[in-house]
Amino acid sequence: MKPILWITCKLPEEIVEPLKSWADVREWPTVEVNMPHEKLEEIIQEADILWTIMDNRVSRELLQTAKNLKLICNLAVGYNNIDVEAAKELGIAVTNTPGVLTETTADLAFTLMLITARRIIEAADEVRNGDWTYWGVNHLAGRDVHGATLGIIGMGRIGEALAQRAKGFNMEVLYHNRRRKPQAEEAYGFSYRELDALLQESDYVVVLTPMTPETKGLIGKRELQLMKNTSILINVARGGIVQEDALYDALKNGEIWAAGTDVFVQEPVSTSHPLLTLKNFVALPHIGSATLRTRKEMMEMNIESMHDYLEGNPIRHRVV
Ligand SMILES: NC(=O)C1=CN([C@@H]2O[C@H](COP(=O)(O)OP(=O)(O)OC[C@H]3O[C@@H](n4cnc5c(N)ncnc54)[C@H](OP(=O)(O)O)[C@@H]3O)[C@@H](O)[C@H]2O)C=CC1
Ligand SMILES: O=CC(=O)O
Repeated sequence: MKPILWITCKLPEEIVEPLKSWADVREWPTVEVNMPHEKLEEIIQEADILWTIMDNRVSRELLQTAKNLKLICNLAVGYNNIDVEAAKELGIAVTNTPGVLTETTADLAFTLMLITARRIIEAADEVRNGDWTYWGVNHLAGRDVHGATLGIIGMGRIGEALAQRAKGFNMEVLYHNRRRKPQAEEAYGFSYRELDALLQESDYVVVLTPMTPETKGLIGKRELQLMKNTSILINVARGGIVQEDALYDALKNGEIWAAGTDVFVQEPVSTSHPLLTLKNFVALPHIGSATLRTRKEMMEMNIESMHDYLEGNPIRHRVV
C-alpha cells in the first residue's frame, strides 16, 4: 500500500503528479483559501506524510491525534508553526527548506529597506491616484540608504546575504546574535554589538531571527525608544518578534522614522489593523521567498526529504 501524503495547500500539477507514483496523494484543492484548522485536525489522522505551509499550526495536541504520521515537510525555512519538541517525542521527523531561499529573501529585505526609506509606495500611489500636482523641494523626500549604518538582528544565512548587499551600498554593518561570528566579522567586515548598542547606533534595523520563545516580543517599547528618531525598522522574520502595538506607538509618535514589514502576528493581516493607517509604515504579504525559481527549489527540497524517508536513508534537511 502506498503511504498517504497529505498536501495542505494547492501546489502546481507538475510537482504533484510525479508523487503519485509512490504516494496516495491527497491535497487541499484551492489556492484562494488556505486549509482551515478543522480540516487539518481531520486529515492529520490519516496522513503518513504531511506537507505543510507556515499557516498550519501543528501543535502538540494536534500531533497527539495523528495515528500514522512519520514525516512533516514544512515548505519554509522557519518552523515555528510546528511543535518540533512534541514531534521528536512522538517519533515524527520534521524537515524544512534552509539555504535555497536565502538570496531571494535577502533581496526582499533589501528591497523593503529601499522602498520604506524612499517612500516608494506613497509615491507610486500618488501618481496612480492623480495626486501628483506639484514638484516640491521636500515633497516625498526620504532617507539615504547608501552610506548609512545597518544593524542586523539575527546574522544567519539571510542576515549574511543581506549584509553583502549592504556592502555594495557602502553601508557599515553591525549585527547581534547570541553567539559572535569572528570569522565572518573578519571576512566581511561586520561588527558585533549588544542589542541595545545596535539599536542606538543603527539607521536601519533589520530583524532576521527565527521566532522562538526568546525572540517573541524581542522588539518592544523600550527597544524602539532606543532607536534614533531618524531610523527605520524592517521585519522580514516573523510577526510577533516586533510587538505591533509598540511599533504603532513608535511610528505615530515619531520615535522612529518609518517601518516596513513582510510579516504579521495574524496573517493575512486585517485591513483594519492600526498599522495600516500609518503613511510611514510599509506592509508586504509575506513574500520573502516568493520567486518562481526559489519556490520550486523549496518544493524540490521537501521532496528530497520525502524520498529519503521512503528509501530508508537519513532524512536530509531534518530539523528533528
Ligand atoms: N519573510 C519571509 O518570507 C521569510 C522569513 N524567514 C525568517 O527568517 C528567519 C531566519 O532565516 P535564516 O537566516 O535562514 O536562519 P538562520 O538560522 O541561518 O539565522 C538565524 C540567526 O538568528 C540568530 N538568533 C537566533 N536566536 C536569536 C536571539 N534570541 N537573539 C539574537 N539572534 C538570534 C542566530 O544566531 P545565534 O544562534 O548565534 O543567536 C542565527 O544567526 C527564519 O527563521 C524565518 O522565520 C525566512 C525566509 C523567508
Ligand atoms: O517565511 C518563510 C520561511 O521560509 O520561513
